[in-house]
Amino acid sequence: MGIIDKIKAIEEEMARTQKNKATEHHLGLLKGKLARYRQQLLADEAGSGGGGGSGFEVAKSGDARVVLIGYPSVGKSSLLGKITTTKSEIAHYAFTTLTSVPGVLKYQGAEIQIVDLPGIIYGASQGKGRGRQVVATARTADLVLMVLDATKSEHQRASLEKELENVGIRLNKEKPNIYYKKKETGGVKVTFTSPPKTNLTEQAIKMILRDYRIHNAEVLVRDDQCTIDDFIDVINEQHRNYVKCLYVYNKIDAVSLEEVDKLAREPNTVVMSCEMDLGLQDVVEEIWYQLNLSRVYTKKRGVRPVFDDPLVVRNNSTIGDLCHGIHRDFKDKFKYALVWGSSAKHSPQKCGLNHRIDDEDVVSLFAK
Ligand SMILES: Nc1nc2c(ncn2[C@@H]2O[C@H](COP(=O)(O)OP(=O)(O)OP(=O)(O)O)[C@@H](O)[C@H]2O)c(=O)[nH]1
Repeated sequence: MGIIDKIKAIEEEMARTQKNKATEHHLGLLKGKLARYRQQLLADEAGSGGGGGSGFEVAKSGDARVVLIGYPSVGKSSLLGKITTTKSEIAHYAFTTLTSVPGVLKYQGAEIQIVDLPGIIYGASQGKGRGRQVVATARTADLVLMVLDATKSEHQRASLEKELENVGIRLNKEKPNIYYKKKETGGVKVTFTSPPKTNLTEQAIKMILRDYRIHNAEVLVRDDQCTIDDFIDVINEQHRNYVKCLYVYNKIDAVSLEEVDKLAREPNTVVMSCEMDLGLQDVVEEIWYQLNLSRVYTKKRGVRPVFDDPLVVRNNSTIGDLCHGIHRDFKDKFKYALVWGSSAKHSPQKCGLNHRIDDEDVVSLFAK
């Protein structure tokens, strides 16, 4: 039986099985198997561009990557046209095999790369065609922008979410708070910091590990809300990505005010109309907010800081990250930094590599 058939068989069995106390462990086991087969299906994705690595630590010029996901004709091209410069000047992305047209959104001195993944995400989890590349690309995103058509049913959103869920992309979710380590010997040791309030029992954990042929491991569940699904995610950690998602409803000009109001109240959601030029600024601001980037202005000795060309780094970055962003080897030459701004105790503060910088700090770096 091919993997696709195996997946189908498990999905069918899951659909047939009634959900109750007596079956929850069996369902958990099936979910574990399903996760494994889905992974196999996507196994050669690593070599197909995008890579799925950490993507962006401190990217070259502070770029972040946003991927647009949506069904055809929801208005992705229109949105790209409105908020980006049409073509990327930077060609350091590896999606040449995709027909996506990356654009650059210039905002607050940052260059944010926006990649349109044409409506081919659909079917990716079934291993269809270029879907895998799309998935690999989506994995490297700092933010997923799900573009939805306000005039269409909620089905679009649910189906895209499910598609991403199936390939291991978790939207707006924290990593489960479970410590897990494979061991050489000693059997499986499971500890809960407080009794689980969900279906995640010691028995379930052991059963799933056995199915994965893992016979020695230490598991510490630190959150009583963790479920079997969370545990499966933890043991498949290399294939999971926790990505923020912003839901953007386009074409609000074509629905009633009540409907717009209802959509706009959903979490992580912005409403807009490309055609009427409504809400586009909100989309840009929300992208910026969700990316949670910091701007750092560099300053040479005796000269005013350069305020029009900040280095953009992830929020909570250190001077070390900043150095790495400037050049791979810069850290080795680093002597000290002078920092002005809200992260500094006094202005300027002399700091080392581990100092955490705030948004809009001014930094002078001194080399040996
Ligand atoms: N009523 C309305 N129509 C819109 C709006 N934005 C886009 N459209 C229309 O929706 C259609 C699709 O827009 P595109 O921007 O091409 O959509 P897309 O998602 O890029 O489509 P694909 O290229 O097929 O993936 C076009 O006919 C647009 O005129 C809007 O805000 N309101």
